[in-house]
Amino acid sequence: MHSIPSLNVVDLMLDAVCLVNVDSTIVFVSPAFERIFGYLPEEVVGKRMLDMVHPDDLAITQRQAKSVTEGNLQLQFENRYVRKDGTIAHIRWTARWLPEQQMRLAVAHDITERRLTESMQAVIYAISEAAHTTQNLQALFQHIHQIIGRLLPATNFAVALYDAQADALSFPYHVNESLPAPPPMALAQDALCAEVIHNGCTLLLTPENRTAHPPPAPQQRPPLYWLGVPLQTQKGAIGALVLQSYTEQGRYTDKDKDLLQFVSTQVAAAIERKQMHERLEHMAQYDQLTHLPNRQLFLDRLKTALARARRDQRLLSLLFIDLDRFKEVNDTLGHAMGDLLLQRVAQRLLECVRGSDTVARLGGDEFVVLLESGLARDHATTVADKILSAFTQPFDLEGIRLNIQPSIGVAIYPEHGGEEHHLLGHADEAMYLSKKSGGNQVRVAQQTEAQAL
Ligand SMILES: Nc1nc2c(ncn2[C@@H]2O[C@H](COP(=O)(O)OP(=O)(O)OP(=O)(O)O)[C@@H](O)[C@H]2O)c(=O)[nH]1
Repeated sequence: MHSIPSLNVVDLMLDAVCLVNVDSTIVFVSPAFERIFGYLPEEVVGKRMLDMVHPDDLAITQRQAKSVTEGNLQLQFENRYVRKDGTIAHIRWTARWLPEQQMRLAVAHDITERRLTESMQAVIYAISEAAHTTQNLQALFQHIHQIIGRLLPATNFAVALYDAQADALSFPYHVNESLPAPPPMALAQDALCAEVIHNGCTLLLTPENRTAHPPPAPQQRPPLYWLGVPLQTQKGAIGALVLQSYTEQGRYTDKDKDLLQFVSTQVAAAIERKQMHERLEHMAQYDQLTHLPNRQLFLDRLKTALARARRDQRLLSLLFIDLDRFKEVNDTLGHAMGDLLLQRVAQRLLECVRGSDTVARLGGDEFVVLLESGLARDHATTVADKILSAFTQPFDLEGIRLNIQPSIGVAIYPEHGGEEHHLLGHADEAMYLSKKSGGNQVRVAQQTEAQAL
């Protein structure tokens, strides 16, 4: 048999050996304790081990300690501690009770790195899931905020998006305890975001290095820590994630910087995917020239509005609007001017109705207005007259003043139909009659289907 030189095995172990009293007072810890928990043995002997436990894990740790004290061997217990520097250590314990010494003998194995890798994988997975499951960009931002909040302090969190073509920086998601969401601005106006987005580098401002960087956006209470990470995609940085902290407890370290940088690529991909999805959805539902709802979306809205009107026994009106002699504008001034006029018409129609009403473009020079708010039958004709009078003002097409008038047909639910195509057909017919009578006037459809309210 080899003779082993007198080695102090406990001192050489990478795991920390701990002896504690029944009341959790530390009697002995091996040197590895410092590597794992940050305290020198002499700093903790006589202190209570439980006082270092992460507050969220205290109750379960107390139960486990009691179980060990009752003589049960413990081989797999995991909990979290707050290290001397305030960071969190994840520990896996093996522990047993020493009846003769009336102490607990426990060995702490540091699993912080493994836990971090696991939670990073979970975060990456959660972000890619969110890109598929969330309804829209806002919901995605909210989800990303929650997910990042699991990794690091994220009380003050913002998503900044940068439109390079328009040089516009906007903050579509902005949660901050002391700073309201800034309005859209040129990138140069936010020096820190500009640095992050232009250089494509993560930036961490701390009380130690802040003088080397431009100050954050002016606010009543400047942050102690500012952490910004670019959202990199194949076409460059599309924006940045910005975290701010006003307290030392919420401080950010280089480790947090690395963490955020690691997840940011996934976040950028998720945002890009959602933006693309929203763009496609918009293209399918909105007219690309005027940005008004198109025929499909209008018919969907009309169907829903009819169901609501039926349930609440309310009136609903449709205004079918067709421009008179629009073709002449194309023929004399060109198609581009015709396009511009259609955009101006859309704008003017929107100005004639309430935000809750729908103005849609059915195609060509045909528009339709859905009025849900009117209780009285003459509400529709009042709005139609308002439109006629709005069109008495000429349109300004890049310096060219142009007069154009509409022909308007009105159909009302329930008296002109209870189904969307019926109602639309009657409004179209009424518009045709007003055009036949010379245009620039309003006609209400003939009463064809009397339906009691
Ligand atoms: N500039 C432009 N013109 C369009 C667009 N869509 C359709 N048009 C044109 O709009 C015109 C619509 O036709 P009409 O409604 O019969 O023309 P109109 O001169 O208004 O005739 P009335 O309604 O009888 O007064 C056609 O000349 C189409 O080519 C578009 O998106 N942009």
